[in-house]
Amino acid sequence: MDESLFKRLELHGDAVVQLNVQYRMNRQIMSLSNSLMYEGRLECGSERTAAALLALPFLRSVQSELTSYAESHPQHDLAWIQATCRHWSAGCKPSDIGVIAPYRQQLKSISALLQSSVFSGVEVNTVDKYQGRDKSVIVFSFVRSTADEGNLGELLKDWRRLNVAITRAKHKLLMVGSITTLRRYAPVEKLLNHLQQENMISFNYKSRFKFKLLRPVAAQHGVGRTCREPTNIFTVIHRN
Ligand SMILES: Nc1ncnc2c1ncn2[C@@H]1O[C@H](COP(=O)(O)OP(=O)(O)OP(=O)(O)O)[C@@H](O)[C@H]1O
Repeated sequence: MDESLFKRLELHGDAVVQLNVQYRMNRQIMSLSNSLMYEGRLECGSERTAAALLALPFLRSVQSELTSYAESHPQHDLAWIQATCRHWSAGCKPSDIGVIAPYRQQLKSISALLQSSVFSGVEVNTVDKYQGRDKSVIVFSFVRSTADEGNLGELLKDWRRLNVAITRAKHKLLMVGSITTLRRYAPVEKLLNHLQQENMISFNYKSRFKFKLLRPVAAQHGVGRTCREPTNIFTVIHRN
């Protein structure tokens, strides 16, 4: 029972056909899966899917808000997630937003932060619970931030699970994590290389108090404005 029927079928090449057409993600989000797993073979089933966008309150307002209270919020991933959900809830139905994390303890902490009625409908769940489902907007917390090289855990070493996590969003995907830790996981490192190459790392903060905006994401729209952003992927990384 450790091996799925599908895994057994994969041993016989002609018993398995790979489906390369998808109708969920827009082009930019699909590119992540293409670079991680599909080697460019995945295609959007229609131009409508490929070009689908969602106008949401601008992420810069999240950045400026966090800069102002970074000192009192040592758990930055949680602060980012809460601030992003609050701003984006104003631009879409909370039920269109999903928060994913690989670890249950993190999910508990996130759920506790999202108790207010403003967030009612935002779904917080594990990668596995999102299998087969999607949301317009996904916030993915990688969680792990550790200096201990011996204690990496298994969840983020799983290529298939990471692929599930990054393929749940239809229109917008925000990923938050520690680059120093994540580089130790082969699948996440491959994803990070793609994000870096394609300039998809939006905020890179090196210390608790300093934010560096690597990509001038629609800067002309200014702080706090609602606009039609050209960017569908935001990656926030920190270095502790
Ligand atoms: N022919 C289609 N036209 C428009 N949208 C479609 C079509 N087929 C599927 N979709 C949409 O694409 C998304 C994914 O579809 P589906 O759940 O069938 O994929 P899946 O293979 O089960 O995906 P996964 O295993 O990655 O969760 C859903 O949001 C679904 O509504």
